[in-house]
Amino acid sequence: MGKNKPKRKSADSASSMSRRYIALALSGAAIAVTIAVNVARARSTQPPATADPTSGKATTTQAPSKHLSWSLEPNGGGEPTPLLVGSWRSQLHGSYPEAWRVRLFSEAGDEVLWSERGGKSSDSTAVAAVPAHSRLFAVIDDYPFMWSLTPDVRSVDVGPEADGAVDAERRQLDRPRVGEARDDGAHGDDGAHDVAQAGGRRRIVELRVVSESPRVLVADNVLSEAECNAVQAAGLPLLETSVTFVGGRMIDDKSAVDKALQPRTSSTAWINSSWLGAIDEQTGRLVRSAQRRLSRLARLPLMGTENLQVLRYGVGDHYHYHLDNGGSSAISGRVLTALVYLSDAQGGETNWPMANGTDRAPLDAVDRDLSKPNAVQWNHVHRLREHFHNCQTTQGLTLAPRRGTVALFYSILPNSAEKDWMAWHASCDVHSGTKWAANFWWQLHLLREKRAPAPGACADSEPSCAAWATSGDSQLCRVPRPELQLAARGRVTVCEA
Ligand SMILES: O=C(O)CCC(=O)C(=O)O
Ligand SMILES: [Fe+2]
Repeated sequence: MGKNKPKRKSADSASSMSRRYIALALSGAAIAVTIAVNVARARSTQPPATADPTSGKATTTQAPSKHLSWSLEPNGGGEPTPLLVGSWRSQLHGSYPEAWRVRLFSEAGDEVLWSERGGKSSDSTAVAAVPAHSRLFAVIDDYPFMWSLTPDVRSVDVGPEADGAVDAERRQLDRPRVGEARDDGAHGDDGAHDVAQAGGRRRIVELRVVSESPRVLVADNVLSEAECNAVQAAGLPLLETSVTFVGGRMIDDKSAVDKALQPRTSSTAWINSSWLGAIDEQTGRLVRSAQRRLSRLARLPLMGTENLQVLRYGVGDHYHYHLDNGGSSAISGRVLTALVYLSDAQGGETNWPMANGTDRAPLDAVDRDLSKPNAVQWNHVHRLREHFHNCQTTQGLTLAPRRGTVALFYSILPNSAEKDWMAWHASCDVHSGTKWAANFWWQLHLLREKRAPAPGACADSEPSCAAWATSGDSQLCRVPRPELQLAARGRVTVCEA
Protein backbone atom coordinates (compact mmCIF):
# COMPACT_ATOMS: atom_id res chain seq x y z
CA MET A 1 0.00 0.00 0.00
CA GLY A 2 3.07 2.22 -0.39
CA LYS A 3 1.32 4.26 -3.09
CA ASN A 4 -1.58 5.10 -0.91
CA LYS A 5 -0.04 7.92 1.08
CA PRO A 6 -2.27 10.94 1.47
CA LYS A 7 -1.07 14.03 -0.32
CA ARG A 8 -1.36 17.62 0.71
CA LYS A 9 -4.42 19.54 -0.40
CA SER A 10 -3.82 21.10 -3.83
CA ALA A 11 -4.09 24.86 -4.23
CA ASP A 12 -6.97 24.25 -6.62
CA SER A 13 -9.06 22.22 -4.26
CA ALA A 14 -8.23 24.51 -1.35
CA SER A 15 -9.42 27.58 -3.21
CA SER A 16 -12.59 25.91 -4.49
CA MET A 17 -13.30 24.76 -0.95
CA SER A 18 -12.89 28.26 0.37
CA ARG A 19 -15.08 29.70 -2.42
CA ARG A 20 -17.73 27.14 -1.70
CA TYR A 21 -17.79 27.91 1.96
CA ILE A 22 -16.96 31.61 1.99
CA ALA A 23 -20.50 32.29 3.09
CA LEU A 24 -19.78 30.49 6.34
CA ALA A 25 -16.99 32.86 7.24
CA LEU A 26 -19.26 35.85 6.69
CA SER A 27 -22.06 34.62 8.85
CA GLY A 28 -20.88 35.59 12.32
CA ALA A 29 -23.13 38.64 12.75
CA ALA A 30 -26.39 36.77 12.79
CA ILE A 31 -29.46 37.81 14.77
CA ALA A 32 -29.53 36.33 18.27
CA VAL A 33 -32.04 33.57 18.81
CA THR A 34 -31.58 31.87 22.14
CA ILE A 35 -31.85 28.18 22.77
CA ALA A 36 -32.09 27.70 26.46
CA VAL A 37 -30.03 24.60 27.12
CA ASN A 38 -27.11 25.67 24.97
CA VAL A 39 -26.85 29.08 26.45
CA ALA A 40 -26.81 27.53 29.88
CA ARG A 41 -24.07 25.19 28.70
CA ALA A 42 -22.06 27.92 27.07
CA ARG A 43 -22.21 29.97 30.24
CA SER A 44 -21.03 27.12 32.36
CA THR A 45 -18.33 25.99 29.93
CA GLN A 46 -14.78 26.99 30.82
CA PRO A 47 -12.75 28.37 27.94
CA PRO A 48 -9.59 26.37 27.14
CA ALA A 49 -6.48 26.85 29.30
CA THR A 50 -3.29 27.99 27.56
CA ALA A 51 0.26 28.64 28.82
CA ASP A 52 1.14 32.24 29.69
CA PRO A 53 4.33 32.91 27.67
CA THR A 54 5.83 35.13 30.40
CA SER A 55 5.13 33.10 33.52
CA GLY A 56 4.84 29.69 31.85
CA LYS A 57 1.80 29.05 34.02
CA ALA A 58 -1.49 27.88 32.63
CA THR A 59 -3.97 30.72 32.20
CA THR A 60 -7.55 30.85 31.11
CA THR A 61 -8.17 32.57 27.78
CA GLN A 62 -11.19 34.82 27.49
CA ALA A 63 -13.49 33.46 24.79
CA PRO A 64 -14.45 36.12 22.20
CA SER A 65 -18.09 35.64 23.05
CA LYS A 66 -19.86 33.88 25.86
CA HIS A 67 -22.17 32.47 23.20
CA LEU A 68 -19.35 30.82 21.29
CA SER A 69 -19.54 27.11 21.66
CA TRP A 70 -18.53 24.85 18.77
CA SER A 71 -16.45 24.89 15.67
CA LEU A 72 -18.65 24.50 12.61
CA GLU A 73 -17.22 22.69 9.61
CA PRO A 74 -18.93 22.28 6.23
CA ASN A 75 -19.81 18.76 5.14
CA GLY A 76 -16.72 17.19 3.65
CA GLY A 77 -14.34 19.73 5.17
CA GLY A 78 -13.40 23.36 4.64
CA GLU A 79 -12.72 26.39 6.79
CA PRO A 80 -14.24 25.90 10.25
CA THR A 81 -16.02 28.88 11.79
CA PRO A 82 -17.24 29.44 15.34
CA LEU A 83 -20.84 28.41 15.89
CA LEU A 84 -22.52 31.02 18.04
CA VAL A 85 -24.96 29.43 20.41
CA GLY A 86 -27.25 32.42 20.57
CA SER A 87 -27.73 32.62 16.82
CA TRP A 88 -27.08 29.18 15.47
CA ARG A 89 -30.26 28.97 13.37
CA SER A 90 -29.84 32.24 11.53
CA GLN A 91 -26.15 31.58 11.17
CA LEU A 92 -26.82 28.27 9.47
CA HIS A 93 -29.47 29.59 7.11
CA GLY A 94 -27.32 32.61 6.30
CA SER A 95 -24.44 30.28 5.48
CA TYR A 96 -26.55 28.00 3.29
CA PRO A 97 -29.21 30.25 1.78
CA GLU A 98 -30.17 27.60 -0.79
CA ALA A 99 -30.72 24.87 1.81
CA TRP A 100 -34.11 23.86 3.10
CA ARG A 101 -32.68 22.00 6.05
CA VAL A 102 -29.28 22.07 7.71
CA ARG A 103 -28.23 19.22 9.98
CA LEU A 104 -25.25 19.22 12.31
CA PHE A 105 -23.35 16.09 13.22
CA SER A 106 -20.90 15.66 16.05
CA GLU A 107 -17.39 14.27 15.68
CA ALA A 108 -18.84 10.99 16.97
CA GLY A 109 -21.28 10.89 14.06
CA ASP A 110 -24.47 11.75 15.95
CA GLU A 111 -26.95 14.17 14.49
CA VAL A 112 -27.17 16.80 17.20
CA LEU A 113 -29.03 19.79 15.75
CA TRP A 114 -31.18 20.51 12.72
CA SER A 115 -33.05 23.50 11.47
CA GLU A 116 -35.51 23.94 8.62
CA ARG A 117 -36.00 27.16 6.73
CA GLY A 118 -39.72 27.02 7.43
CA GLY A 119 -39.01 27.61 11.14
CA LYS A 120 -38.92 24.13 12.59
CA SER A 121 -35.81 23.03 14.40
CA SER A 122 -34.60 20.39 16.80
CA ASP A 123 -34.50 20.94 20.50
CA SER A 124 -31.05 21.07 22.01
CA THR A 125 -31.13 17.83 23.95
CA ALA A 126 -28.60 15.99 21.83
CA VAL A 127 -26.18 18.87 21.36
CA ALA A 128 -25.99 19.37 25.11
CA ALA A 129 -23.78 16.29 25.30
CA VAL A 130 -21.25 17.60 22.78
CA PRO A 131 -18.15 19.14 24.38
CA ALA A 132 -17.68 22.84 23.79
CA HIS A 133 -15.12 23.81 21.13
CA SER A 134 -15.37 20.44 19.40
CA ARG A 135 -16.24 20.14 15.72
CA LEU A 136 -19.74 19.97 14.32
CA PHE A 137 -20.28 19.11 10.65
CA ALA A 138 -22.99 20.79 8.58
CA VAL A 139 -24.90 18.64 6.08
CA ILE A 140 -27.55 20.33 3.96
CA ASP A 141 -30.88 18.92 2.78
CA ASP A 142 -30.63 15.21 2.06
CA TYR A 143 -27.08 15.16 0.84
CA PRO A 144 -24.97 12.48 2.46
CA PHE A 145 -22.54 13.00 5.27
CA MET A 146 -19.07 13.15 3.76
CA TRP A 147 -15.87 12.53 5.71
CA SER A 148 -13.65 15.57 5.82
CA LEU A 149 -10.04 15.38 4.70
CA THR A 150 -8.63 16.18 8.11
CA PRO A 151 -7.37 14.47 10.08
CA ASP A 152 -5.59 12.13 7.64
CA VAL A 153 -6.22 9.20 9.94
CA ARG A 154 -9.06 8.71 12.38
CA SER A 155 -10.42 5.86 14.48
CA VAL A 156 -13.90 4.60 13.70
CA ASP A 157 -15.94 2.20 15.77
CA VAL A 158 -17.48 -0.32 13.38
CA GLY A 159 -19.43 -2.28 15.94
CA PRO A 160 -19.10 -5.17 18.36
CA GLU A 161 -16.17 -7.53 17.93
CA ALA A 162 -18.28 -10.61 18.55
CA ASP A 163 -20.66 -11.47 15.75
CA GLY A 164 -23.43 -12.39 18.16
CA ALA A 165 -24.19 -9.08 19.80
CA VAL A 166 -25.63 -7.26 16.87
CA ASP A 167 -29.16 -6.23 17.49
CA ALA A 168 -28.53 -3.60 20.11
CA GLU A 169 -26.06 -2.26 17.60
CA ARG A 170 -28.71 -2.17 14.91
CA ARG A 171 -31.04 -0.22 17.13
CA GLN A 172 -28.32 2.33 17.76
CA LEU A 173 -27.47 2.68 14.07
CA ASP A 174 -31.02 3.09 12.90
CA ARG A 175 -32.12 5.43 15.62
CA PRO A 176 -34.32 8.26 14.37
CA ARG A 177 -33.04 11.71 13.60
CA VAL A 178 -33.36 14.18 16.42
CA GLY A 179 -37.01 15.09 16.90
CA GLU A 180 -38.29 12.86 14.09
CA ALA A 181 -40.31 9.69 13.88
CA ARG A 182 -38.43 6.48 13.23
CA ASP A 183 -38.26 5.18 9.67
CA ASP A 184 -38.06 1.42 9.51
CA GLY A 185 -37.57 1.04 5.77
CA ALA A 186 -34.04 -0.32 6.00
CA HIS A 187 -32.72 -2.09 2.93
CA GLY A 188 -31.21 -5.49 3.47
CA ASP A 189 -31.78 -5.52 7.21
CA ASP A 190 -34.83 -6.95 8.83
CA GLY A 191 -33.42 -7.02 12.39
CA ALA A 192 -34.73 -10.55 12.93
CA HIS A 193 -32.32 -11.40 15.74
CA ASP A 194 -33.03 -10.06 19.14
CA VAL A 195 -29.85 -10.14 21.21
CA ALA A 196 -30.25 -8.51 24.57
CA GLN A 197 -26.82 -7.06 25.21
CA ALA A 198 -24.19 -5.58 22.96
CA GLY A 199 -21.45 -5.83 25.62
CA GLY A 200 -17.90 -6.98 24.91
CA ARG A 201 -15.15 -5.50 22.82
CA ARG A 202 -15.66 -3.17 19.90
CA ARG A 203 -13.96 -3.28 16.51
CA ILE A 204 -12.10 -0.01 16.05
CA VAL A 205 -10.52 0.60 12.65
CA GLU A 206 -8.21 3.28 11.27
CA LEU A 207 -9.86 5.20 8.44
CA ARG A 208 -7.19 6.87 6.29
CA VAL A 209 -7.62 9.57 3.67
CA VAL A 210 -5.73 8.21 0.66
CA SER A 211 -6.93 10.62 -2.01
CA GLU A 212 -8.43 14.06 -1.76
CA SER A 213 -9.74 14.30 -5.33
CA PRO A 214 -11.55 12.01 -5.79
CA ARG A 215 -12.24 11.54 -2.11
CA VAL A 216 -11.12 8.03 -1.20
CA LEU A 217 -10.71 6.70 2.34
CA VAL A 218 -9.45 3.26 3.26
CA ALA A 219 -9.68 1.10 6.38
CA ASP A 220 -8.25 -2.39 6.91
CA ASN A 221 -9.89 -5.21 8.87
CA VAL A 222 -13.34 -3.68 8.77
CA LEU A 223 -14.90 -7.10 8.24
CA SER A 224 -13.83 -10.20 10.12
CA GLU A 225 -12.77 -13.41 8.35
CA ALA A 226 -16.12 -14.91 9.21
CA GLU A 227 -17.99 -11.93 7.75
CA CYS A 228 -15.94 -12.03 4.53
CA ASN A 229 -16.64 -15.76 4.19
CA ALA A 230 -20.34 -15.27 4.88
CA VAL A 231 -20.74 -12.57 2.20
CA GLN A 232 -19.01 -14.84 -0.32
CA ALA A 233 -21.13 -17.82 0.68
CA ALA A 234 -24.33 -15.79 0.46
CA GLY A 235 -23.43 -14.58 -3.03
CA LEU A 236 -22.07 -17.80 -4.50
CA PRO A 237 -25.37 -19.44 -5.54
CA LEU A 238 -26.60 -16.21 -7.14
CA LEU A 239 -23.59 -15.35 -9.30
CA GLU A 240 -24.27 -14.35 -12.89
CA THR A 241 -22.15 -12.75 -15.59
CA SER A 242 -21.73 -9.06 -14.72
CA VAL A 243 -23.35 -6.48 -16.95
CA THR A 244 -22.48 -2.86 -17.53
CA PHE A 245 -24.32 0.14 -18.95
CA VAL A 246 -23.28 2.76 -21.43
CA GLY A 247 -25.66 5.60 -22.19
CA GLY A 248 -28.48 3.71 -20.49
CA ARG A 249 -27.97 0.60 -22.68
CA MET A 250 -27.01 -2.69 -21.10
CA ILE A 251 -23.82 -3.99 -22.72
CA ASP A 252 -23.74 -7.68 -23.45
CA ASP A 253 -20.15 -8.63 -22.82
CA LYS A 254 -20.48 -12.04 -24.38
CA SER A 255 -20.71 -10.54 -27.86
CA ALA A 256 -17.11 -9.31 -27.73
CA VAL A 257 -14.59 -11.76 -29.10
CA ASP A 258 -11.48 -10.82 -27.19
CA LYS A 259 -11.87 -11.03 -23.43
CA ALA A 260 -9.20 -8.39 -22.85
CA LEU A 261 -11.37 -5.85 -24.68
CA GLN A 262 -14.59 -6.68 -22.90
CA PRO A 263 -15.30 -3.90 -20.42
CA ARG A 264 -16.46 -6.13 -17.59
CA THR A 265 -15.85 -9.83 -17.23
CA SER A 266 -16.59 -10.63 -13.59
CA SER A 267 -19.60 -12.38 -12.03
CA THR A 268 -22.14 -10.54 -9.91
CA ALA A 269 -24.69 -11.51 -7.24
CA TRP A 270 -27.27 -9.25 -5.59
CA ILE A 271 -28.13 -10.10 -1.99
CA ASN A 272 -31.55 -8.91 -0.89
CA SER A 273 -33.16 -9.30 2.52
CA SER A 274 -35.43 -12.16 1.48
CA TRP A 275 -32.37 -14.12 0.36
CA LEU A 276 -30.73 -13.38 3.69
CA GLY A 277 -33.81 -14.76 5.39
CA ALA A 278 -33.72 -17.90 3.24
CA ILE A 279 -30.07 -18.91 3.72
CA ASP A 280 -28.70 -20.46 6.89
CA GLU A 281 -29.13 -18.33 9.95
CA GLN A 282 -25.49 -17.90 10.87
CA THR A 283 -24.53 -16.76 7.36
CA GLY A 284 -27.44 -14.33 7.22
CA ARG A 285 -26.51 -12.89 10.57
CA LEU A 286 -22.88 -12.37 9.58
CA VAL A 287 -23.86 -10.66 6.33
CA ARG A 288 -26.12 -8.28 8.23
CA SER A 289 -23.30 -7.60 10.64
CA ALA A 290 -21.04 -6.79 7.66
CA GLN A 291 -23.64 -4.36 6.28
CA ARG A 292 -23.88 -2.61 9.62
CA ARG A 293 -20.11 -2.23 9.80
CA LEU A 294 -20.09 -0.60 6.36
CA SER A 295 -22.89 1.69 7.44
CA ARG A 296 -20.99 2.71 10.55
CA LEU A 297 -17.85 3.35 8.53
CA ALA A 298 -19.76 5.50 6.04
CA ARG A 299 -21.80 7.21 8.77
CA LEU A 300 -24.85 6.80 6.58
CA PRO A 301 -27.98 4.81 7.32
CA LEU A 302 -28.68 1.38 5.90
CA MET A 303 -31.96 2.71 4.60
CA GLY A 304 -30.12 4.63 1.87
CA THR A 305 -28.37 1.65 0.30
CA GLU A 306 -28.95 -0.65 -2.61
CA ASN A 307 -28.82 -4.36 -1.93
CA LEU A 308 -25.31 -5.66 -1.33
CA GLN A 309 -23.56 -6.63 -4.58
CA VAL A 310 -21.04 -9.48 -4.49
CA LEU A 311 -18.34 -9.73 -7.18
CA ARG A 312 -16.09 -12.59 -8.23
CA TYR A 313 -13.14 -12.17 -10.60
CA GLY A 314 -11.20 -15.16 -11.93
CA VAL A 315 -7.77 -14.93 -13.56
CA GLY A 316 -7.89 -12.33 -16.38
CA ASP A 317 -11.18 -10.83 -15.17
CA HIS A 318 -11.49 -7.05 -14.87
CA TYR A 319 -13.79 -4.05 -15.01
CA HIS A 320 -12.51 -1.23 -17.19
CA TYR A 321 -12.66 2.47 -16.24
CA HIS A 322 -16.10 3.75 -15.30
CA LEU A 323 -17.96 6.02 -12.88
CA ASP A 324 -20.25 4.27 -10.43
CA ASN A 325 -22.98 6.84 -11.06
CA GLY A 326 -22.67 6.98 -14.85
CA GLY A 327 -24.32 4.93 -17.54
CA SER A 328 -27.99 4.51 -16.63
CA SER A 329 -30.66 6.27 -14.62
CA ALA A 330 -30.81 3.26 -12.28
CA ILE A 331 -27.36 4.10 -10.95
CA SER A 332 -27.16 7.85 -11.52
CA GLY A 333 -28.04 8.51 -7.87
CA ARG A 334 -25.06 6.63 -6.47
CA VAL A 335 -23.16 8.97 -4.22
CA LEU A 336 -20.91 6.76 -2.13
CA THR A 337 -19.38 3.34 -2.71
CA ALA A 338 -18.14 1.09 0.06
CA LEU A 339 -15.98 -1.39 -1.85
CA VAL A 340 -14.90 -4.25 0.37
CA TYR A 341 -12.35 -6.87 -0.58
CA LEU A 342 -13.37 -10.33 0.58
CA SER A 343 -10.20 -12.14 -0.47
CA ASP A 344 -6.55 -11.49 -1.27
CA ALA A 345 -5.50 -11.93 -4.90
CA GLN A 346 -2.48 -11.24 -7.14
CA GLY A 347 -3.39 -8.43 -9.53
CA GLY A 348 -7.02 -7.34 -9.45
CA GLU A 349 -6.01 -3.90 -8.14
CA THR A 350 -8.51 -1.09 -8.06
CA ASN A 351 -7.10 2.03 -9.70
CA TRP A 352 -8.31 5.65 -9.67
CA PRO A 353 -6.14 7.08 -12.47
CA MET A 354 -6.81 10.75 -11.73
CA ALA A 355 -6.41 10.54 -7.97
CA ASN A 356 -4.62 13.53 -6.50
CA GLY A 357 -4.54 15.34 -9.81
CA THR A 358 -1.82 13.26 -11.45
CA ASP A 359 -3.33 13.26 -14.94
CA ARG A 360 -6.37 15.27 -15.91
CA ALA A 361 -5.76 15.16 -19.63
CA PRO A 362 -8.62 12.83 -20.56
CA LEU A 363 -11.01 14.87 -18.49
CA ASP A 364 -10.02 18.04 -20.28
CA ALA A 365 -10.52 16.22 -23.56
CA VAL A 366 -14.00 15.09 -22.63
CA ASP A 367 -16.63 16.85 -24.66
CA ARG A 368 -19.04 17.83 -21.92
CA ASP A 369 -22.59 18.47 -23.02
CA LEU A 370 -23.43 21.52 -20.95
CA SER A 371 -27.18 21.00 -21.17
CA LYS A 372 -26.68 17.73 -19.31
CA PRO A 373 -23.73 18.43 -17.04
CA ASN A 374 -24.13 15.19 -15.17
CA ALA A 375 -24.51 12.90 -18.15
CA VAL A 376 -21.79 10.39 -18.90
CA GLN A 377 -21.62 9.74 -22.60
CA TRP A 378 -20.03 7.01 -24.58
CA ASN A 379 -17.25 9.28 -25.86
CA HIS A 380 -16.24 10.08 -22.26
CA VAL A 381 -15.94 6.43 -21.45
CA HIS A 382 -14.20 5.59 -24.67
CA ARG A 383 -11.58 8.36 -24.40
CA LEU A 384 -10.85 7.70 -20.81
CA ARG A 385 -10.42 3.98 -21.29
CA GLU A 386 -8.19 4.59 -24.25
CA HIS A 387 -6.05 7.15 -22.44
CA PHE A 388 -5.49 4.89 -19.45
CA HIS A 389 -5.32 1.57 -21.36
CA ASN A 390 -8.55 0.22 -19.81
CA CYS A 391 -6.80 -0.32 -16.49
CA GLN A 392 -3.27 0.57 -15.37
CA THR A 393 -1.51 0.81 -12.03
CA THR A 394 1.25 3.29 -12.74
CA GLN A 395 -0.75 6.49 -12.28
CA GLY A 396 -3.14 7.70 -9.62
CA LEU A 397 -4.18 5.66 -6.63
CA THR A 398 -3.92 1.87 -6.63
CA LEU A 399 -5.27 -0.49 -3.99
CA ALA A 400 -4.41 -4.17 -3.94
CA PRO A 401 -7.23 -6.49 -2.82
CA ARG A 402 -6.77 -7.42 0.84
CA ARG A 403 -9.42 -9.36 2.68
CA GLY A 404 -11.47 -7.21 5.03
CA THR A 405 -10.18 -3.87 3.66
CA VAL A 406 -12.77 -1.28 2.64
CA ALA A 407 -12.39 1.64 0.24
CA LEU A 408 -14.99 4.36 0.72
CA PHE A 409 -15.18 6.67 -2.27
CA TYR A 410 -17.55 9.45 -3.19
CA SER A 411 -18.95 9.95 -6.70
CA ILE A 412 -20.24 13.45 -5.97
CA LEU A 413 -18.85 16.69 -4.60
CA PRO A 414 -19.68 17.71 -1.01
CA ASN A 415 -23.24 18.94 -0.33
CA SER A 416 -24.28 18.54 -3.95
CA ALA A 417 -25.55 16.05 -6.47
CA GLU A 418 -22.82 17.05 -8.90
CA LYS A 419 -20.69 14.24 -10.22
CA ASP A 420 -17.09 14.13 -9.19
CA TRP A 421 -15.45 13.63 -12.56
CA MET A 422 -12.24 12.55 -10.86
CA ALA A 423 -13.87 9.39 -9.51
CA TRP A 424 -13.19 7.20 -12.57
CA HIS A 425 -11.79 3.85 -11.52
CA ALA A 426 -11.28 0.29 -12.73
CA SER A 427 -10.48 -3.18 -11.53
CA CYS A 428 -7.37 -4.50 -13.32
CA ASP A 429 -6.80 -8.08 -14.48
CA VAL A 430 -6.44 -10.70 -11.78
CA HIS A 431 -3.12 -12.54 -12.24
CA SER A 432 -3.60 -15.42 -9.83
CA GLY A 433 -6.16 -16.55 -7.31
CA THR A 434 -9.76 -15.41 -7.18
CA LYS A 435 -10.68 -11.88 -6.24
CA TRP A 436 -13.90 -11.59 -4.26
CA ALA A 437 -15.29 -8.17 -3.46
CA ALA A 438 -18.59 -6.52 -2.60
CA ASN A 439 -20.12 -3.14 -3.30
CA PHE A 440 -22.47 -1.30 -1.01
CA TRP A 441 -23.91 1.79 -2.66
CA TRP A 442 -25.74 4.73 -1.12
CA GLN A 443 -28.09 6.47 -3.51
CA LEU A 444 -29.31 10.00 -3.10
CA HIS A 445 -32.90 9.20 -3.98
CA LEU A 446 -32.97 6.26 -1.55
CA LEU A 447 -31.75 8.50 1.24
CA ARG A 448 -34.58 10.89 0.32
CA GLU A 449 -37.41 8.52 -0.52
CA LYS A 450 -37.16 6.53 2.65
CA ARG A 451 -38.15 9.51 4.73
CA ALA A 452 -41.80 9.26 5.66
CA PRO A 453 -43.82 11.83 3.66
CA ALA A 454 -46.04 14.23 5.57
CA PRO A 455 -49.50 12.78 6.32
CA GLY A 456 -51.82 13.08 3.33
CA ALA A 457 -48.97 14.14 1.04
CA CYS A 458 -48.87 12.97 -2.56
CA ALA A 459 -45.92 11.05 -3.89
CA ASP A 460 -45.46 9.99 -7.46
CA SER A 461 -44.93 6.32 -8.10
CA GLU A 462 -43.86 7.02 -11.68
CA PRO A 463 -40.68 4.95 -12.14
CA SER A 464 -38.88 7.84 -13.81
CA CYS A 465 -38.99 9.58 -10.45
CA ALA A 466 -35.93 7.58 -9.51
CA ALA A 467 -34.00 9.68 -11.98
CA TRP A 468 -35.65 12.99 -11.20
CA ALA A 469 -32.45 14.65 -10.17
CA THR A 470 -31.14 14.42 -13.70
CA SER A 471 -34.31 14.23 -15.80
CA GLY A 472 -34.86 17.93 -16.31
CA ASP A 473 -38.59 17.32 -16.85
CA SER A 474 -40.61 18.44 -13.86
CA GLN A 475 -43.75 16.79 -15.20
CA LEU A 476 -42.23 13.34 -14.71
CA CYS A 477 -42.21 13.50 -10.98
CA ARG A 478 -44.25 15.05 -8.21
CA VAL A 479 -42.84 15.17 -4.69
CA PRO A 480 -44.56 15.76 -1.40
CA ARG A 481 -42.21 18.26 0.16
CA PRO A 482 -40.73 21.49 -1.18
CA GLU A 483 -37.24 20.77 0.07
CA LEU A 484 -37.04 17.95 -2.47
CA GLN A 485 -37.79 20.41 -5.23
CA LEU A 486 -35.07 22.69 -3.95
CA ALA A 487 -32.60 19.86 -3.81
CA ALA A 488 -33.50 18.88 -7.38
CA ARG A 489 -33.04 22.47 -8.50
CA GLY A 490 -36.64 22.76 -9.63
CA ARG A 491 -36.67 19.60 -11.71
CA VAL A 492 -39.69 18.20 -9.89
CA THR A 493 -43.15 19.52 -9.12
CA VAL A 494 -44.35 19.86 -5.56
CA CYS A 495 -47.78 18.40 -4.79
CA GLU A 496 -50.65 20.76 -4.16
CA ALA A 497 -51.32 21.33 -0.47
O1 LIG B 1 -13.56 -4.71 -7.97
C1 LIG B 1 -13.09 -3.58 -7.91
O2 LIG B 1 -11.95 -3.37 -7.52
C2 LIG B 1 -13.91 -2.40 -8.35
C3 LIG B 1 -15.32 -2.77 -8.72
C4 LIG B 1 -16.08 -1.63 -9.24
O3 LIG B 1 -15.55 -0.59 -9.51
C5 LIG B 1 -17.53 -1.74 -9.42
O4 LIG B 1 -18.06 -2.83 -9.29
O5 LIG B 1 -18.18 -0.70 -9.69
FE1 LIG C 1 -16.97 0.92 -9.74
